[in-house]
Amino acid sequence: MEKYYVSTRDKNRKISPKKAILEGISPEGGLYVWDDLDTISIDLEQICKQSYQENAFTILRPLLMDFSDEELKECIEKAYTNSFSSSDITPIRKVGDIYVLELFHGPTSAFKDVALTLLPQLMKTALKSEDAKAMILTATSGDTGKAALEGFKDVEDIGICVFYPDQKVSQIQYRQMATQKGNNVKVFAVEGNFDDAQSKVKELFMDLDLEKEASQKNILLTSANSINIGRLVPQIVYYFESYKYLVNHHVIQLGDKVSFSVPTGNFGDVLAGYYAYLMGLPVQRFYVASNANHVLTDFLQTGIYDRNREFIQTISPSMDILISSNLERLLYYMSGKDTDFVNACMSSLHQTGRYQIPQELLNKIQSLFGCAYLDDEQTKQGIREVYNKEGVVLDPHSAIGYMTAKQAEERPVVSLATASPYKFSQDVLEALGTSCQEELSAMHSLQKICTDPIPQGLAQLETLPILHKEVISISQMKDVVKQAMEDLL
Ligand SMILES: N[C@@H](CCOP(=O)(O)O)C(=O)O
Repeated sequence: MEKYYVSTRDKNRKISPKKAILEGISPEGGLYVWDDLDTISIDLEQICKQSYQENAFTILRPLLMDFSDEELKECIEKAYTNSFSSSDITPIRKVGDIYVLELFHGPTSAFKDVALTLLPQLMKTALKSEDAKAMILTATSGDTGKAALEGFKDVEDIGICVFYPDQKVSQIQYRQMATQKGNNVKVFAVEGNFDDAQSKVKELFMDLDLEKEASQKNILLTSANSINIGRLVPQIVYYFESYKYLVNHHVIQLGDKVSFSVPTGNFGDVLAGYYAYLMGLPVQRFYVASNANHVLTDFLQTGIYDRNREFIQTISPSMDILISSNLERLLYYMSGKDTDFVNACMSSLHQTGRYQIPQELLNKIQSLFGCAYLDDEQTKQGIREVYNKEGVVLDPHSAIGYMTAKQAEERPVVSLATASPYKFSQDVLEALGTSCQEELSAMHSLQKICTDPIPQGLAQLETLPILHKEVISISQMKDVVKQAMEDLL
């Protein structure tokens, strides 16, 4: 079995997992993938008997081949001890006939915590073999930024710069990032949208001048976004965990198939599910749930990916994305690991903003992936409906996932709840018929109807000073990264 990851755009680019984690993306712009994923067969019976931490080890063991058993166990132990408010890490709640997988019980109340509590540990371990420092560049549409800041704050020999779209994240998401403490962090609002920030970050990873300056300082530039395999693979675990729940609660029998509904913008979360499927998880279908920026829905229905459209700011800002990075990895696997094909699609996307895949490939993708999208009005209606019928308050992203799950023909369906409703208090309250002008007081009003208390990390926002106020243009991003290398490392 091959021990190396390769690039989706260059098979000759072979790299160990540790190096892939430290590089983030491949120098020619491809994403790292592992060709032998479908030769792994995770023992489901064993999964159903083990704890979350044990399952994380079982699942990540074959994917992170150059980590020793001891290293991997230690990383997992450090990531998941006392950092989640639920001992299950990712508990399930039955809401109507849908199984809602709650991924927001970590330090920053979003699903990103599941991977961003572990990635810093993996990166620290990988750095030991390099004798270098790392600078992490992260683009965020709201959730990744805070989770990455929290995960990497004050980690020795690692600095982090986060770029979020100015005025295009929720008030709570903004406060979470703008109040971030830590002697190795920088946070910037950028003039533009998430796609602008993500594209620029990718460009910076390929910038030879920046690379030269970094390497003179013995610094590696890397990513905390799901383009980094170290960010992506920890998310595979919760798909197996939800299967464990369904078996252990006698909803299904071992071997039965399950469907998943996944709200997603960058395609990372649903791709982690597809990885679980390749590794032996019995899956009927994945439903890709989108908001008004339904570039993925259109792609899955027509085979045409076209980002040439209006960018819509929605009440589910974490999914306000038109360039879905991880789709590249799906195309790689589904096309039979055809790097020429991936290259052609990606260069067409770069040059014209669109590409089209052959009908045969579309049929193959459609046999596993369904899709739906909800605009803001439908999202609010969904939040209202779930609350009125089931007494459960969902955040806008999770409501999109839930309503998509309801439309699915199959049962059981696990719907991924990606963030706490408190992160979007104003919009959730408005959906429920109450308005509140101020986000922090909105959190308190929401508490009166939510069964869960306000998470500690959000409750403390009221008392924390704003530490990061800089608003920069996209073209200034390179300069601030250079400065951050000086200041932080
Ligand atoms: N939804 C994300 C956007 C970045 O996605 P990632 O999974 O690649 O980090 C966010 O909230 O920042």
